[in-house]
Amino acid sequence: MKYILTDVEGTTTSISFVHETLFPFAKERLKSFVAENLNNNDVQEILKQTKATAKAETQKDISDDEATDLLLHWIKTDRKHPALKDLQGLIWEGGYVSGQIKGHIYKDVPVALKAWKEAGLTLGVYSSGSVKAQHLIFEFSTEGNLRPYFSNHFDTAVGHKREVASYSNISNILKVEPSEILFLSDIKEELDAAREAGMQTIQLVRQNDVVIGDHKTARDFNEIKF
Ligand SMILES: CSCCC(=O)C(=O)COP(=O)(O)O
Ligand SMILES: [Mg+2]
Repeated sequence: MKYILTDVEGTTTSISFVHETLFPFAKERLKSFVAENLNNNDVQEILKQTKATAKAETQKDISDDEATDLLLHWIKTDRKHPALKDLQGLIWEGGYVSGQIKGHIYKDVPVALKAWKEAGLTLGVYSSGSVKAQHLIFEFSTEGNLRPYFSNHFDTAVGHKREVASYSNISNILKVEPSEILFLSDIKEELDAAREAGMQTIQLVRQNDVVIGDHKTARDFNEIKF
C-alpha cells in the first residue's frame, strides 16, 4: 500500500463538531455574508450554480434572495451541493482565522498521520467539504496545524462520495493503482464505492450508531495496522 485517503466527518473529526459548530456558524452568517460579498466572483459563481440547480429541479428562475434561502435550506437538509460547500468554506475562513472556531480532530489522528508519513506513505483527504474547508479544518485544528501531512485534497469536483467513478478519478489523478490506496471512512456506502473501484477500505466506527458494512473496521486510527 502506498497511499492513505481519509474522509473527514466521522473519521478524523466528530460528526457533532460538523453539525453543531460548523453548520450553525455558516447558517447564522450566510445571509449577511452573501449580501456583503455580492460583488465577489466566488459568491457570484455560487449564486449562479444555486440558481442553475433550482431551474433544473423546479423549472423556475429564482432571485439572489431566493437562492440564499435555498442555500440555507440545503444546510438544514445536509445537501452536499458544491455551491453550498464552497460558500461554507468562505464563511468558515473568518471563524478559523479569528480563532472563533478550531477544527475538531480526534487525538489519535495526528499520532497516526506522523507514523504513516514516517513509514513512507502519502496521505490525502476526500471530503464533501470543499478543498478550502479541508485546508482550514486541518490547519486551524485542536491538534495544531496538520495540513503539512496531506499531499492532496479532493472534494466533489471529482464526483460524489458514493459513486465508484469518483474513486477511479482520484486514482487516475494520483497515478496510483486503486489497490495501492486505502480509503478510510465511517460511511458504508462510500466504502462500498471505493472498494468497487479497487481500493482497500477500513470503516471507522467511532460511535455506536454507525451502519456497519462488511469492511474491516477500526474504532480509531491507532487500530489501523498494515
Ligand atoms: C471538510 S470540513 C467540512 C465538512 C463538511 O462540510 C461535510 O459535508 C462533511 O463531509 P464528509 O464528506 O467529510 O463526511
Ligand atoms: Mg464521513
